[in-house]
Amino acid sequence: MVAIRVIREEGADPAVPLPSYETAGAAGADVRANLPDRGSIMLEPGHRVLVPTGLRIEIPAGFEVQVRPRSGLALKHGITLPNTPGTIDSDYRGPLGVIVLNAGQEVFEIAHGDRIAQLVVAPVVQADFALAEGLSDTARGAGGFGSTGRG
Ligand SMILES: O=c1ccn([C@H]2C[C@H](O)[C@@H](COP(=O)(O)OP(=O)(O)OP(=O)(O)O)O2)c(=O)[nH]1
Repeated sequence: MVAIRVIREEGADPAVPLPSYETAGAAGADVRANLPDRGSIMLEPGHRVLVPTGLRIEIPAGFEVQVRPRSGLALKHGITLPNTPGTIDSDYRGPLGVIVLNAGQEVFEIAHGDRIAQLVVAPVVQADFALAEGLSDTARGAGGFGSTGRG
C-alpha cells in the first residue's frame, strides 16, 4: 500500500468520491469525471475530450500512476483512452485529466461523477541510457514484429 496525497481543484464538486478500489483485489482505482459546470459531455463518435477529474495528486518518488481504460466501457461503448496507459509523473502537480476517445459508433454521454477510467499505481525504474560500442548476441537477434510466426 502506498499513500497518495490528493487535493481537489478549486470549483470541483467535493461530493464526487475520490478514486477508489471496487474490490479488495482490484488493481485499478476508478476515477470519476468532475463536471460541476458542464453537467455532462456528449462525445461524438471519433472525437476525444480531456475530462477533468477535479483532482491533483502527489505520487511518491519511485512510483507512477497509469491511467487505463475501463473494459466495460470499451466493450459496450467503444470508449477508450488514445494515450493508454496515460502516464502521471511523480513530480506532476497539475490537474489530473483523462483523455477519453469515443471509438464507438454512437454518441456517448459522460455524466458528472461517472467512473471514466482507472488508476494503477506502479513502481518506476529510471535508466541510465549509455552509448556503447555494441550489444550482446542473443538467439532472437534482430528478429521482431512477427518473426516467430503467427498463432
Ligand atoms: O492521461 C494523462 C496523461 C498525462 N497527464 C498529466 C500528468 C503527466 O505527468 C503530465 C505529462 O504527461 P506526459 O509526459 O504523458 O505528456 P507529454 O506530452 O510528454 O508532456 P510533457 O512535455 O508535459 O511531459 O500530464 C494527465 O493528467 N493525464
